[in-house]
Amino acid sequence: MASPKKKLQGLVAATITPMTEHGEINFSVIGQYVDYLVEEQGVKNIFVNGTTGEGLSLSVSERRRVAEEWVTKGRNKLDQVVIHVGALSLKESQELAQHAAEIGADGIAVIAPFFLKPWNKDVLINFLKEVAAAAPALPFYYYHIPALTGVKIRAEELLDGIQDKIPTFQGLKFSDTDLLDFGQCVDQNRQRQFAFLFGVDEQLLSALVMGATGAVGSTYNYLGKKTNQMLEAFEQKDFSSALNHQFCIQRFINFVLKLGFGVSQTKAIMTLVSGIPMGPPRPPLQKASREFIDNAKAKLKSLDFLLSTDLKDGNFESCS
Ligand SMILES: CC(=O)N[C@@H]([C@@H](O)[C@H](O)[C@H](O)CO)[C@@H](O)CC(=O)C(=O)O
Repeated sequence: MASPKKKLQGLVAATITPMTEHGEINFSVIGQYVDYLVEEQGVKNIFVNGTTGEGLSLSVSERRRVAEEWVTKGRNKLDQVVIHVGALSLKESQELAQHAAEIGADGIAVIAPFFLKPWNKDVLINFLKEVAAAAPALPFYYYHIPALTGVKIRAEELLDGIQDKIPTFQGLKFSDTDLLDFGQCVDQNRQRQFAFLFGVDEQLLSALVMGATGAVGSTYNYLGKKTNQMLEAFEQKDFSSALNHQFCIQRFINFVLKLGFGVSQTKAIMTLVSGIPMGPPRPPLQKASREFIDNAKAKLKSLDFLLSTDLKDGNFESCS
């Protein structure tokens, strides 16, 4: 059975795929991006080519090159690089899984195929098993994101006996708000050393209470430092501080969700906060509007999430 050098835990940034204004991948900023995550945000694990990384909007050859660049630039800087290799085509998924192993990634993750969908647990497991078998030495994570895939098979059900079918199974990336399902995944697998990675950043504290061992998300690209403070407070059983941190993060996410928040907006916010150009998203997604960017910037400043002094004084909303 594959075993990672150490269990994947703590924050995992769902990386953005930087693009040029012409929509080509901008590989040139990935080294700088790695340094930013490690040095400015304290985030040392990444999840590449997932939802935030527009993995399903890239060609297979682009996905391979993006994975290679992150692994290369992350060497001796990042703890773990997990590559999302899910695809509608089993063959493509297997090719990407094999490639991830060849380039020295630390793990692979797979979403449920979402066009011709698996209709029950066994059918889904069979698909995942075929992908995992293409990289028999790599830890395997199931990426549960039912709102986007439309595959509503409960994670709790899927995990039941999964290691018998997929010996490399190492954990779950749970991007859903059903804390009953998430809690039962943890409760029913306590004796196993699985990683339980929560994927709804605005509700992470609740998932920590349920036993999450880490988190994968888009906001850890630019709110990693703040979220790490929440993890530390939780670790030290300072629940009141942890709650304050979560509320502060929620104020921002709630604000942008109401404006309309997705991958395009994540790219714009990351550009603003890090200064690294993330570029536009791939069609059919559209660039975030000027209005969104201005509003998000004002909110980030008011919460002290941006390095700026001009709005700090007398700001009752500040979270610092
Ligand atoms: C639907 C979605 O994009 N969810 C994000 C969250 O990080 C999300 O952006 C955040 O919780 C704000 O709602 C992650 O779960 C996605 C993710 O990890 C990925 O990019 O693979």
